[in-house]
Amino acid sequence: SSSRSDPLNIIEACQPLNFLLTKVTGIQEKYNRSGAVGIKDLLSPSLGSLQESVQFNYMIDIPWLVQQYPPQFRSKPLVIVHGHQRQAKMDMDVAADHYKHIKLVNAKLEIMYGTHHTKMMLLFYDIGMRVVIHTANLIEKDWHQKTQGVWISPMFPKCKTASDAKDSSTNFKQDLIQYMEAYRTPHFKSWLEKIKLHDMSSAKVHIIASVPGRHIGPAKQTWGHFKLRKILRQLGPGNSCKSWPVIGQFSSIGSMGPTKESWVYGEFTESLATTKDGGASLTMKPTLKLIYPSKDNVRTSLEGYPAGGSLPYSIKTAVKQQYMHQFWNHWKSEHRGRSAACPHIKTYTRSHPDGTSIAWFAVTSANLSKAAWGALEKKGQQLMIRSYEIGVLFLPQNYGLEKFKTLEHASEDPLAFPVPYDLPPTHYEKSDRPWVWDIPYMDKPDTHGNKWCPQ
Ligand SMILES: O=C(O)c1c[nH]c2c(Br)cccc2c1=O
Repeated sequence: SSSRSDPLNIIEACQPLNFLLTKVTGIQEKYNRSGAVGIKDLLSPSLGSLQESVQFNYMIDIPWLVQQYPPQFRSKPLVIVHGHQRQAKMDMDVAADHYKHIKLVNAKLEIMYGTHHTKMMLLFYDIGMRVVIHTANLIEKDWHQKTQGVWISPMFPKCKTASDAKDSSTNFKQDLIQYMEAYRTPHFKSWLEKIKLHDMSSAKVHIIASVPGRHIGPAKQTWGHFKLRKILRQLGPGNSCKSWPVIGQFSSIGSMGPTKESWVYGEFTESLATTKDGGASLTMKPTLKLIYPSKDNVRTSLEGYPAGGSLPYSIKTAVKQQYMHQFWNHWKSEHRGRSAACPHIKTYTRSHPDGTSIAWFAVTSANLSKAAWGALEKKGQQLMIRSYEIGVLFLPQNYGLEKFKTLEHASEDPLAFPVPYDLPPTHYEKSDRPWVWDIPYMDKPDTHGNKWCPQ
Protein backbone atom coordinates (compact mmCIF):
# COMPACT_ATOMS: atom_id res chain seq x y z
CA SER A 1 0.00 0.00 0.00
CA SER A 2 1.21 3.51 -0.57
CA SER A 3 0.62 4.69 2.97
CA ARG A 4 3.63 6.17 4.77
CA SER A 5 3.13 3.71 7.57
CA ASP A 6 3.59 0.76 5.19
CA PRO A 7 6.81 -0.92 6.42
CA LEU A 8 8.39 -0.93 2.96
CA ASN A 9 7.88 2.85 2.74
CA ILE A 10 9.52 3.32 6.14
CA ILE A 11 12.52 1.23 5.02
CA GLU A 12 12.81 2.96 1.65
CA ALA A 13 12.51 6.41 3.21
CA CYS A 14 15.62 5.74 5.32
CA GLN A 15 17.84 4.79 2.39
CA PRO A 16 20.78 4.90 1.77
CA LEU A 17 21.87 4.82 5.42
CA ASN A 18 19.18 2.27 6.39
CA PHE A 19 19.79 3.04 10.08
CA LEU A 20 16.58 3.12 12.15
CA LEU A 21 15.52 3.16 15.77
CA THR A 22 12.78 0.97 17.18
CA LYS A 23 9.30 2.37 17.81
CA VAL A 24 8.70 3.48 21.40
CA THR A 25 5.29 3.18 23.08
CA GLY A 26 4.33 6.35 24.93
CA ILE A 27 6.19 9.09 23.01
CA GLN A 28 4.68 11.56 20.51
CA GLU A 29 3.79 9.78 17.25
CA LYS A 30 5.99 12.12 15.16
CA TYR A 31 9.05 10.41 16.70
CA ASN A 32 7.78 6.96 15.65
CA ARG A 33 6.43 7.89 12.24
CA SER A 34 9.74 8.21 10.38
CA GLY A 35 13.05 6.53 10.98
CA ALA A 36 11.52 3.98 13.35
CA VAL A 37 10.37 0.37 13.00
CA GLY A 38 8.82 -2.36 15.15
CA ILE A 39 9.70 -6.04 14.88
CA LYS A 40 6.44 -6.73 12.97
CA ASP A 41 7.51 -4.14 10.37
CA LEU A 42 10.81 -6.01 9.85
CA LEU A 43 8.93 -9.30 9.31
CA SER A 44 6.16 -7.70 7.23
CA PRO A 45 4.97 -9.23 3.92
CA SER A 46 5.52 -5.79 2.36
CA LEU A 47 9.31 -6.31 2.70
CA GLY A 48 9.20 -9.57 0.76
CA SER A 49 7.64 -13.02 0.57
CA LEU A 50 9.49 -14.74 3.42
CA GLN A 51 10.50 -18.39 2.81
CA GLU A 52 12.69 -19.01 5.86
CA SER A 53 14.67 -17.01 8.43
CA VAL A 54 17.57 -17.24 10.86
CA GLN A 55 17.45 -15.33 14.17
CA PHE A 56 20.76 -14.82 16.01
CA ASN A 57 20.26 -13.46 19.55
CA TYR A 58 20.94 -13.61 23.29
CA MET A 59 17.55 -13.57 25.08
CA ILE A 60 14.77 -15.24 23.08
CA ASP A 61 11.12 -15.68 24.11
CA ILE A 62 10.16 -18.28 21.51
CA PRO A 63 6.33 -18.05 21.81
CA TRP A 64 6.52 -14.24 21.66
CA LEU A 65 8.91 -14.37 18.66
CA VAL A 66 6.60 -16.71 16.72
CA GLN A 67 3.73 -14.25 17.27
CA GLN A 68 5.78 -11.41 15.72
CA TYR A 69 5.77 -13.16 12.33
CA PRO A 70 2.65 -12.45 10.21
CA PRO A 71 0.26 -15.46 10.20
CA GLN A 72 1.15 -16.43 6.63
CA PHE A 73 4.89 -16.70 7.58
CA ARG A 74 4.39 -18.20 11.05
CA SER A 75 5.27 -21.75 10.04
CA LYS A 76 8.11 -21.00 7.61
CA PRO A 77 11.37 -22.70 8.69
CA LEU A 78 12.98 -20.69 11.49
CA VAL A 79 16.49 -21.30 12.85
CA ILE A 80 17.40 -19.73 16.18
CA VAL A 81 21.11 -19.30 17.00
CA HIS A 82 21.84 -18.82 20.70
CA GLY A 83 24.66 -19.40 23.19
CA HIS A 84 22.83 -20.79 26.19
CA GLN A 85 24.34 -23.68 28.10
CA ARG A 86 23.23 -26.12 30.84
CA GLN A 87 19.78 -25.33 32.29
CA ALA A 88 19.11 -22.34 30.01
CA LYS A 89 19.93 -24.52 26.98
CA MET A 90 17.51 -27.19 28.19
CA ASP A 91 14.82 -24.54 28.68
CA MET A 92 15.33 -23.39 25.07
CA ASP A 93 15.10 -26.98 23.79
CA VAL A 94 11.82 -27.51 25.68
CA ALA A 95 10.35 -24.22 24.40
CA ALA A 96 11.34 -25.00 20.80
CA ASP A 97 9.95 -28.56 20.96
CA HIS A 98 6.43 -27.15 20.65
CA TYR A 99 7.18 -25.81 17.14
CA LYS A 100 8.06 -28.23 14.38
CA HIS A 101 9.25 -25.37 12.10
CA ILE A 102 11.91 -24.22 14.58
CA LYS A 103 15.47 -25.58 14.75
CA LEU A 104 17.98 -24.45 17.40
CA VAL A 105 21.71 -23.95 16.81
CA ASN A 106 23.89 -23.71 19.88
CA ALA A 107 26.94 -21.45 19.41
CA LYS A 108 30.15 -22.77 20.96
CA LEU A 109 31.29 -20.73 23.99
CA GLU A 110 34.59 -22.28 24.97
CA ILE A 111 36.02 -19.27 26.84
CA MET A 112 34.64 -18.53 30.33
CA TYR A 113 32.09 -15.69 30.72
CA GLY A 114 31.57 -15.42 26.95
CA THR A 115 28.04 -14.79 25.70
CA HIS A 116 26.27 -14.95 22.35
CA HIS A 117 25.27 -11.26 22.15
CA THR A 118 24.97 -11.04 18.36
CA LYS A 119 21.53 -9.79 17.24
CA MET A 120 21.00 -10.48 13.54
CA MET A 121 18.21 -11.66 11.25
CA LEU A 122 18.79 -13.42 7.92
CA LEU A 123 15.50 -13.09 6.00
CA PHE A 124 15.29 -15.30 2.90
CA TYR A 125 12.56 -14.36 0.40
CA ASP A 126 11.59 -15.83 -2.95
CA ILE A 127 13.56 -13.25 -4.96
CA GLY A 128 16.41 -12.46 -2.60
CA MET A 129 17.41 -11.92 1.03
CA ARG A 130 17.86 -9.17 3.60
CA VAL A 131 20.24 -8.96 6.56
CA VAL A 132 19.13 -7.08 9.69
CA ILE A 133 21.78 -6.23 12.30
CA HIS A 134 20.31 -4.74 15.47
CA THR A 135 20.56 -4.36 19.25
CA ALA A 136 17.32 -5.79 20.69
CA ASN A 137 16.76 -9.12 22.40
CA LEU A 138 13.83 -11.18 21.12
CA ILE A 139 11.69 -10.43 24.15
CA GLU A 140 8.73 -8.07 24.33
CA LYS A 141 10.21 -5.48 26.69
CA ASP A 142 13.22 -4.89 24.42
CA TRP A 143 10.83 -3.60 21.71
CA HIS A 144 8.45 -1.64 24.00
CA GLN A 145 9.93 1.49 25.61
CA LYS A 146 13.69 1.38 24.96
CA THR A 147 15.96 3.05 22.42
CA GLN A 148 17.27 0.28 20.15
CA GLY A 149 19.15 0.45 16.82
CA VAL A 150 18.42 -1.40 13.58
CA TRP A 151 20.39 -1.55 10.31
CA ILE A 152 18.45 -3.25 7.53
CA SER A 153 20.06 -4.18 4.21
CA PRO A 154 18.57 -3.44 0.82
CA MET A 155 17.04 -6.51 -0.88
CA PHE A 156 20.04 -8.58 -2.00
CA PRO A 157 18.96 -10.30 -5.24
CA LYS A 158 19.27 -14.08 -5.56
CA CYS A 159 21.51 -15.08 -8.51
CA LYS A 160 21.63 -18.19 -10.68
CA THR A 161 25.37 -18.68 -10.32
CA ALA A 162 27.84 -17.75 -7.61
CA SER A 163 29.87 -15.76 -10.14
CA ASP A 164 26.93 -13.35 -10.68
CA ALA A 165 26.60 -12.94 -6.92
CA LYS A 166 28.94 -10.02 -6.28
CA ASP A 167 30.28 -8.58 -3.05
CA SER A 168 30.25 -4.89 -2.05
CA SER A 169 33.21 -2.51 -1.99
CA THR A 170 33.05 -2.89 1.80
CA ASN A 171 33.52 -6.71 1.62
CA PHE A 172 30.17 -7.10 3.39
CA LYS A 173 29.47 -10.57 1.96
CA GLN A 174 32.98 -11.91 2.59
CA ASP A 175 32.90 -10.64 6.18
CA LEU A 176 29.41 -12.08 6.82
CA ILE A 177 30.53 -15.48 5.50
CA GLN A 178 33.77 -15.34 7.53
CA TYR A 179 31.73 -14.52 10.65
CA MET A 180 29.34 -17.44 10.15
CA GLU A 181 32.20 -19.84 9.33
CA ALA A 182 33.74 -18.91 12.69
CA TYR A 183 30.90 -20.76 14.46
CA ARG A 184 32.40 -23.98 13.05
CA THR A 185 28.98 -25.65 12.97
CA PRO A 186 27.72 -27.96 10.18
CA HIS A 187 24.25 -26.40 10.69
CA PHE A 188 25.39 -23.28 8.76
CA LYS A 189 26.47 -25.17 5.63
CA SER A 190 23.16 -24.73 3.77
CA TRP A 191 22.80 -21.08 4.85
CA LEU A 192 26.33 -20.28 3.66
CA GLU A 193 25.57 -21.81 0.25
CA LYS A 194 22.40 -19.68 0.02
CA ILE A 195 24.22 -16.49 1.07
CA LYS A 196 26.94 -17.10 -1.55
CA LEU A 197 24.23 -17.03 -4.25
CA HIS A 198 23.09 -13.51 -3.39
CA ASP A 199 24.38 -10.26 -4.91
CA MET A 200 25.40 -8.03 -1.99
CA SER A 201 27.08 -5.31 -4.05
CA SER A 202 24.57 -2.72 -2.73
CA ALA A 203 25.77 -3.02 0.87
CA LYS A 204 27.44 0.23 1.99
CA VAL A 205 28.42 -0.68 5.55
CA HIS A 206 31.43 -2.55 6.95
CA ILE A 207 30.88 -5.45 9.34
CA ILE A 208 32.60 -5.17 12.75
CA ALA A 209 32.19 -8.50 14.51
CA SER A 210 33.67 -10.48 17.40
CA VAL A 211 34.01 -14.24 17.84
CA PRO A 212 35.44 -15.98 20.91
CA GLY A 213 39.13 -16.84 20.69
CA ARG A 214 42.74 -15.82 21.23
CA HIS A 215 43.28 -14.23 17.84
CA ILE A 216 46.85 -13.85 16.54
CA GLY A 217 48.50 -12.78 13.29
CA PRO A 218 46.02 -11.69 10.57
CA ALA A 219 43.12 -12.92 12.73
CA LYS A 220 43.99 -10.19 15.25
CA GLN A 221 42.73 -7.58 12.74
CA THR A 222 39.67 -9.59 11.73
CA TRP A 223 37.68 -9.18 14.93
CA GLY A 224 36.78 -6.74 17.70
CA HIS A 225 38.31 -3.31 18.16
CA PHE A 226 41.29 -4.20 15.99
CA LYS A 227 38.98 -4.71 12.99
CA LEU A 228 37.66 -1.19 13.66
CA ARG A 229 41.27 0.06 13.97
CA LYS A 230 42.21 -1.65 10.67
CA ILE A 231 39.32 -0.08 8.73
CA LEU A 232 39.88 3.38 10.24
CA ARG A 233 43.60 3.10 9.38
CA GLN A 234 42.68 2.41 5.73
CA LEU A 235 39.54 4.51 5.29
CA GLY A 236 39.14 6.58 8.44
CA PRO A 237 39.17 10.37 8.85
CA GLY A 238 42.32 12.37 8.20
CA ASN A 239 44.35 14.40 10.67
CA SER A 240 41.75 17.20 10.59
CA CYS A 241 39.74 15.14 13.11
CA LYS A 242 42.68 14.62 15.48
CA SER A 243 41.09 16.83 18.14
CA TRP A 244 37.55 15.45 17.73
CA PRO A 245 36.27 13.51 20.76
CA VAL A 246 35.54 9.81 20.42
CA ILE A 247 32.19 8.72 21.87
CA GLY A 248 31.02 5.38 23.19
CA GLN A 249 27.37 4.73 24.10
CA PHE A 250 26.20 1.40 25.56
CA SER A 251 23.97 -0.37 28.09
CA SER A 252 26.55 -2.18 30.20
CA ILE A 253 30.15 -1.87 31.34
CA GLY A 254 32.61 -4.65 32.14
CA SER A 255 35.66 -4.59 34.35
CA MET A 256 38.03 -2.02 32.81
CA GLY A 257 41.08 -2.80 34.91
CA PRO A 258 42.88 -0.81 37.63
CA THR A 259 43.52 2.40 35.66
CA LYS A 260 42.07 4.18 32.62
CA GLU A 261 45.21 3.27 30.66
CA SER A 262 44.63 -0.44 31.39
CA TRP A 263 42.13 -0.69 28.52
CA VAL A 264 39.37 1.90 28.07
CA TYR A 265 41.65 4.96 27.63
CA GLY A 266 44.42 2.70 26.34
CA GLU A 267 44.04 0.24 23.46
CA PHE A 268 40.26 0.78 23.13
CA THR A 269 40.41 4.57 22.72
CA GLU A 270 43.47 4.19 20.47
CA SER A 271 41.34 2.10 18.11
CA LEU A 272 38.42 4.55 18.12
CA ALA A 273 40.89 7.40 17.59
CA THR A 274 42.67 5.78 14.64
CA THR A 275 42.96 8.02 11.60
CA LYS A 276 43.89 7.21 8.03
CA ASP A 277 47.62 6.41 7.74
CA GLY A 278 48.26 8.65 10.80
CA GLY A 279 49.49 6.89 13.94
CA ALA A 280 46.75 7.45 16.56
CA SER A 281 49.22 6.64 19.29
CA LEU A 282 51.88 9.07 18.00
CA THR A 283 50.00 12.16 19.13
CA MET A 284 47.59 13.28 21.86
CA LYS A 285 44.77 10.88 22.59
CA PRO A 286 41.43 12.66 21.96
CA THR A 287 38.82 13.24 24.63
CA LEU A 288 36.76 10.14 25.38
CA LYS A 289 33.08 10.70 26.13
CA LEU A 290 30.99 7.77 27.39
CA ILE A 291 27.19 7.95 27.26
CA TYR A 292 25.52 5.74 29.85
CA PRO A 293 22.29 6.37 31.80
CA SER A 294 22.66 7.96 35.22
CA LYS A 295 20.57 6.73 38.12
CA ASP A 296 18.18 9.64 37.50
CA ASN A 297 17.97 8.94 33.75
CA VAL A 298 16.65 5.49 34.72
CA ARG A 299 14.41 6.76 37.55
CA THR A 300 12.68 9.31 35.28
CA SER A 301 12.44 6.98 32.24
CA LEU A 302 9.18 5.64 30.76
CA GLU A 303 9.85 2.24 32.37
CA GLY A 304 11.16 3.72 35.62
CA TYR A 305 13.67 1.75 37.71
CA PRO A 306 12.77 -1.55 35.96
CA ALA A 307 14.60 -0.18 32.88
CA GLY A 308 17.68 -0.79 34.99
CA GLY A 309 17.00 -4.52 34.77
CA SER A 310 18.55 -4.28 31.30
CA LEU A 311 21.49 -2.14 32.42
CA PRO A 312 23.49 -4.82 34.25
CA TYR A 313 26.36 -2.71 35.64
CA SER A 314 27.23 -4.33 38.98
CA ILE A 315 28.38 -2.44 42.09
CA LYS A 316 31.34 -4.78 42.56
CA THR A 317 32.64 -3.76 39.12
CA ALA A 318 31.76 -0.07 39.52
CA VAL A 319 33.58 0.37 42.85
CA LYS A 320 36.83 -0.93 41.27
CA GLN A 321 36.82 1.78 38.58
CA GLN A 322 35.92 5.15 40.12
CA TYR A 323 38.28 6.70 37.51
CA MET A 324 35.44 6.15 35.01
CA HIS A 325 33.57 9.10 36.55
CA GLN A 326 35.47 11.63 34.35
CA PHE A 327 34.02 10.02 31.20
CA TRP A 328 30.31 9.78 32.04
CA ASN A 329 27.71 11.67 29.98
CA HIS A 330 23.92 11.54 30.27
CA TRP A 331 21.57 9.63 28.00
CA LYS A 332 19.82 12.55 26.26
CA SER A 333 17.78 12.21 23.06
CA GLU A 334 15.52 15.27 22.91
CA HIS A 335 15.72 15.56 19.10
CA ARG A 336 14.58 11.94 18.72
CA GLY A 337 11.96 12.22 21.50
CA ARG A 338 13.73 9.40 23.36
CA SER A 339 15.32 10.98 26.46
CA ALA A 340 12.90 8.86 28.52
CA ALA A 341 13.37 5.70 26.41
CA CYS A 342 16.30 4.05 28.18
CA PRO A 343 19.06 2.99 25.76
CA HIS A 344 19.70 -0.64 24.99
CA ILE A 345 21.32 0.42 21.73
CA LYS A 346 25.14 0.43 21.58
CA THR A 347 26.89 2.94 19.32
CA TYR A 348 30.37 4.39 18.82
CA THR A 349 31.25 7.52 16.86
CA ARG A 350 33.73 10.35 16.41
CA SER A 351 32.06 13.76 16.52
CA HIS A 352 33.15 17.36 15.90
CA PRO A 353 33.31 19.12 19.32
CA ASP A 354 30.17 21.12 18.39
CA GLY A 355 28.21 18.01 17.34
CA THR A 356 27.33 19.26 13.85
CA SER A 357 29.23 16.49 12.03
CA ILE A 358 30.67 13.03 12.62
CA ALA A 359 33.60 11.24 10.94
CA TRP A 360 32.11 7.71 11.23
CA PHE A 361 29.41 5.83 13.15
CA ALA A 362 29.02 2.25 14.37
CA VAL A 363 25.96 0.48 15.79
CA THR A 364 26.63 -2.93 17.38
CA SER A 365 25.64 -5.48 19.99
CA ALA A 366 28.97 -4.81 21.76
CA ASN A 367 28.84 -3.09 25.15
CA LEU A 368 31.87 -1.42 26.78
CA SER A 369 33.67 -4.60 27.73
CA LYS A 370 36.91 -6.42 27.00
CA ALA A 371 34.85 -9.59 26.51
CA ALA A 372 33.03 -7.97 23.57
CA TRP A 373 35.76 -5.83 21.93
CA GLY A 374 38.81 -7.93 22.88
CA ALA A 375 41.84 -7.25 25.04
CA LEU A 376 45.48 -7.61 24.04
CA GLU A 377 47.49 -10.37 25.66
CA LYS A 378 51.04 -11.72 25.34
CA LYS A 379 52.63 -8.28 24.84
CA GLY A 380 50.03 -7.35 22.21
CA GLN A 381 50.53 -10.46 20.10
CA GLN A 382 47.02 -11.76 20.61
CA LEU A 383 43.54 -10.28 20.99
CA MET A 384 41.42 -12.29 23.43
CA ILE A 385 37.68 -12.08 22.83
CA ARG A 386 35.09 -13.98 24.90
CA SER A 387 31.77 -13.25 23.14
CA TYR A 388 30.01 -13.25 19.77
CA GLU A 389 29.09 -9.69 18.70
CA ILE A 390 28.20 -8.04 15.40
CA GLY A 391 27.73 -4.45 14.28
CA VAL A 392 28.02 -2.23 11.22
CA LEU A 393 30.28 0.74 10.56
CA PHE A 394 29.15 3.71 8.41
CA LEU A 395 31.97 5.62 6.68
CA PRO A 396 31.12 8.89 4.84
CA GLN A 397 33.14 8.01 1.75
CA ASN A 398 30.88 5.01 1.12
CA TYR A 399 28.14 7.61 0.58
CA GLY A 400 30.27 10.04 -1.46
CA LEU A 401 30.96 12.34 1.49
CA GLU A 402 33.94 13.57 3.50
CA LYS A 403 31.94 13.72 6.74
CA PHE A 404 28.35 13.12 7.84
CA LYS A 405 26.39 16.16 8.95
CA THR A 406 24.24 15.23 11.95
CA LEU A 407 20.47 15.17 11.37
CA GLU A 408 19.98 17.05 14.66
CA HIS A 409 21.81 20.04 13.20
CA ALA A 410 21.00 19.66 9.47
CA SER A 411 17.46 18.38 9.27
CA GLU A 412 16.87 18.89 5.52
CA ASP A 413 19.93 17.00 4.25
CA PRO A 414 18.90 13.45 3.13
CA LEU A 415 22.40 12.22 3.94
CA ALA A 416 22.45 13.80 7.41
CA PHE A 417 23.21 11.05 9.92
CA PRO A 418 20.35 10.18 12.32
CA VAL A 419 22.43 9.99 15.51
CA PRO A 420 20.19 8.47 18.24
CA TYR A 421 21.21 10.95 20.96
CA ASP A 422 21.90 14.69 21.31
CA LEU A 423 25.39 15.95 20.40
CA PRO A 424 27.54 17.27 21.95
CA PRO A 425 26.95 14.96 24.95
CA THR A 426 26.04 16.38 28.39
CA HIS A 427 28.53 15.58 31.14
CA TYR A 428 27.25 14.23 34.48
CA GLU A 429 26.96 16.73 37.32
CA LYS A 430 29.15 16.07 40.39
CA SER A 431 26.15 14.60 42.19
CA ASP A 432 25.19 12.24 39.32
CA ARG A 433 25.97 8.53 39.55
CA PRO A 434 25.98 5.93 36.79
CA TRP A 435 23.11 3.43 37.00
CA VAL A 436 24.15 0.33 38.97
CA TRP A 437 21.59 -2.47 38.97
CA ASP A 438 22.31 -4.39 42.16
CA ILE A 439 21.99 -1.69 44.85
CA PRO A 440 18.73 -0.25 46.29
CA TYR A 441 17.36 3.23 45.45
CA MET A 442 14.96 4.22 48.22
CA ASP A 443 15.36 8.01 48.28
CA LYS A 444 13.24 9.05 45.24
CA PRO A 445 10.35 7.20 43.52
CA ASP A 446 10.47 6.48 39.77
CA THR A 447 7.87 7.49 37.13
CA HIS A 448 5.57 4.76 38.47
CA GLY A 449 6.00 5.84 42.10
CA ASN A 450 8.15 2.81 42.92
CA LYS A 451 11.52 2.36 44.60
CA TRP A 452 14.21 -0.13 43.56
CA CYS A 453 15.07 -2.93 45.99
CA PRO A 454 17.08 -5.60 44.14
CA GLN A 455 17.89 -8.80 46.12
O1 LIG B 1 22.54 -8.98 25.02
C1 LIG B 1 22.18 -8.06 25.75
O2 LIG B 1 21.86 -6.99 25.30
C2 LIG B 1 22.15 -8.28 27.23
C3 LIG B 1 23.14 -9.01 27.84
N1 LIG B 1 23.14 -9.25 29.16
C4 LIG B 1 22.12 -8.84 29.96
C5 LIG B 1 22.07 -9.13 31.35
BR1 LIG B 1 23.50 -10.12 32.10
C6 LIG B 1 21.05 -8.70 32.16
C7 LIG B 1 20.02 -7.97 31.61
C8 LIG B 1 20.01 -7.64 30.24
C9 LIG B 1 21.06 -8.09 29.42
C10 LIG B 1 21.08 -7.78 28.00
O3 LIG B 1 20.18 -7.10 27.47
